[in-house]
Amino acid sequence: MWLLRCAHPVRILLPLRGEWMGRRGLPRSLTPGPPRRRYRKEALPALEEPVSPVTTTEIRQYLRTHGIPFHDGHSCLRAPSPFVGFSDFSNLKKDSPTSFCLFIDKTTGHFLCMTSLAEGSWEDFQASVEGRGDGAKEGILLTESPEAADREQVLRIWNRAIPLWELPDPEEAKLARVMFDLTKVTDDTLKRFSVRYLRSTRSLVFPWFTPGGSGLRGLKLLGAEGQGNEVQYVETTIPRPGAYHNLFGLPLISRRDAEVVLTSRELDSLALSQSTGLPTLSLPRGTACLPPALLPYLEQFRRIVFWLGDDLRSWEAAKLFARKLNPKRCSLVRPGNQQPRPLEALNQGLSLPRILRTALPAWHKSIVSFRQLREEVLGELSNVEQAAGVRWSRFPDLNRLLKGHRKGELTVFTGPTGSGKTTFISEYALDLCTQGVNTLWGSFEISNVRLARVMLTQFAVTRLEEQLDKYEEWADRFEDLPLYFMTFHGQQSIRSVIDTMQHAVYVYDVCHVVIDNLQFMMGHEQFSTDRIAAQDCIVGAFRKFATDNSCHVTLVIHPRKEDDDKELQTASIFGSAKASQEADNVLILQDRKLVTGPGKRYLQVSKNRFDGDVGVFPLEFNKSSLTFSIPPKSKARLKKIKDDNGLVAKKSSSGKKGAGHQNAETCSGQDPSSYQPDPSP
Ligand SMILES: Nc1ncnc2c1ncn2[C@@H]1O[C@H](COP(=O)(O)OP(=O)(O)OP(=O)(O)O)[C@@H](O)[C@H]1O
Repeated sequence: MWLLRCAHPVRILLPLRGEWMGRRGLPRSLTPGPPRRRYRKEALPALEEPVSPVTTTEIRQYLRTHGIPFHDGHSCLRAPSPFVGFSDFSNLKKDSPTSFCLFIDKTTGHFLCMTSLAEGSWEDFQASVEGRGDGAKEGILLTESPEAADREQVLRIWNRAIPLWELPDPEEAKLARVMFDLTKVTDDTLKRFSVRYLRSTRSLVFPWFTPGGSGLRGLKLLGAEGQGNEVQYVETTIPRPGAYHNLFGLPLISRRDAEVVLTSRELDSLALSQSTGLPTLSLPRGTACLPPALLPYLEQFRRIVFWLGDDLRSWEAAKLFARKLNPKRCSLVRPGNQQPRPLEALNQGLSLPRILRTALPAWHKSIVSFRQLREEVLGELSNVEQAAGVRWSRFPDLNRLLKGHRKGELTVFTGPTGSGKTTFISEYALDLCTQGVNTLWGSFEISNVRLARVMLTQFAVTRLEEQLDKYEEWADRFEDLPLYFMTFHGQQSIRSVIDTMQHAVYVYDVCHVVIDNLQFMMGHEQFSTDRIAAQDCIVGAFRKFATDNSCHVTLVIHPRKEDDDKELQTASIFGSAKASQEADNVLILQDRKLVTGPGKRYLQVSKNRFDGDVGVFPLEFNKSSLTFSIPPKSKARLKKIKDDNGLVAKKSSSGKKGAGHQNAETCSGQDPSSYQPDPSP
């Protein structure tokens, strides 16, 4: 586990590399460019305890103390690089491109030298400045090149691919253009961006060049599959997504360019560049993430316009990315009917420069007027479905009650000891993660290996121990999920957990954090004598984190001791009422009285701030796949309940809000297992 060994402020385990998968060794390069050089991590002291994160002020102070000049940039500090032979900083030429080529991330302290391509953590940098035996100054740097197999494959594909306009069969060329909506994109544009076509897989091939444009670092293949009247695009990257950090279009950017438009797809960048002539780059993984390692490449721009897509998700992603880049220099194109994504706008004959002019500043002061909010409100109103969040694919009843999983909310989850809380919440989070919700797990009770084993089994929906020959295949797919684990185990201080979460939001664009469970943060509090006050304080910290970072936090809390024959209620959550007051959603795993058979549980939504629908639905445990699934016959058994005490149930056969209201019945204290399925089809 390389991140555990390096002197990093917070400890995060990369997605299943190293520890238990053990298939891949070193982490891959994190920025566009030629094979990276990384410090020998072995030369650095191993950390027993996480150290506190560095602040921009501390970085500045350190540089001043050591007489290193620097420029303050948007998201990085620029300094002369100690890795290109400068020792006397007083003689530096400020304008020379190589003299201030070290970029230090203001948030993490991570550095990248654009000239030597050395990179490392803040501690690595300090060690090298102080000559603390890491060998950097002597040039002992490890070269991490792309895996040989990847490199060969990249070259093989690239050499077999040909430019679209060189396809011998005009019909094939026409079909390819139609498939990818490229009928209005000219050969000249495709040529400038070096886009090719692979006939055998009918895919477009987008290259990832090294900064000088001399070498090929990777590729993205874009296939198009017809689904009825719709076309679905399928992306494949070499190297795999976690290591694919191509800012497509970078070789076309000149050092003097001060403005850029960021898109989420290569096709959009082609359309934008052709119609506006503006510099444009597309993000390697669309709206999924903006890895901080790309920030140095965006430092030169005084203005950055995000035009990521035509849906609310793109809008939300743009707002989050703008925070990393410094919102004051960012503007966002608002999605809407008259503002589709760039390629669509080109095909519809719209004026792309006009749409760009409507971009709204990303920066809001602390106090805003409705005038500044009106566009966002309109966005929510015209995308009601998306405003409700990401929908679960395995838990349709959760969708009916909660409507979806939204950023910035706090969900409190409770249930009796040993009832299957971890097992359920693992599948609930996995479901979202498979749909692109970047997830960070804080499992303090069970080890990450155990948790990952449960998750992998749920992911494969099969008993993997009996099919070990399939393990690699499933593990490969699982590895590509945007899933991260904190390496904490046992009691932790809330401060270090929140610091880790903050780091994960910045570095991995995490938008869902699962904490299992809160009791593990209470022991280290100074006022541990007052456990309830300690819990209130911790819940308050998670609430604030969720709101400030637009990140959903799911918090598992043990219930207070209650009679065995009593169902749990919102008030059964351990501690004062603070947890349920602060929570947007309260979920309870019920297994008392309600049990009608082995493995049967009920999930109760007892608070739903988004639209108020509460209710309960059955969960059936499948012991071999460790999943909870709803048996088809009981799908109609969803009940909507007014509150914990006065249960007013409404039968809902269609699952739509309002269905069956006339059937409302009072069933306070009634055993939900005695609810009858709605007989209507
Ligand atoms: N519905 C169920 N029926 C039977 N066994 C279950 C069910 N749900 C989970 N289990 C099994 O019970 C064990 C405990 O589950 P889990 O760790 O998820 O419970 P928990 O509520 O998180 O426990 P704790 O209160 O200790 O945190 C696991 O081995 C799991 O596979």
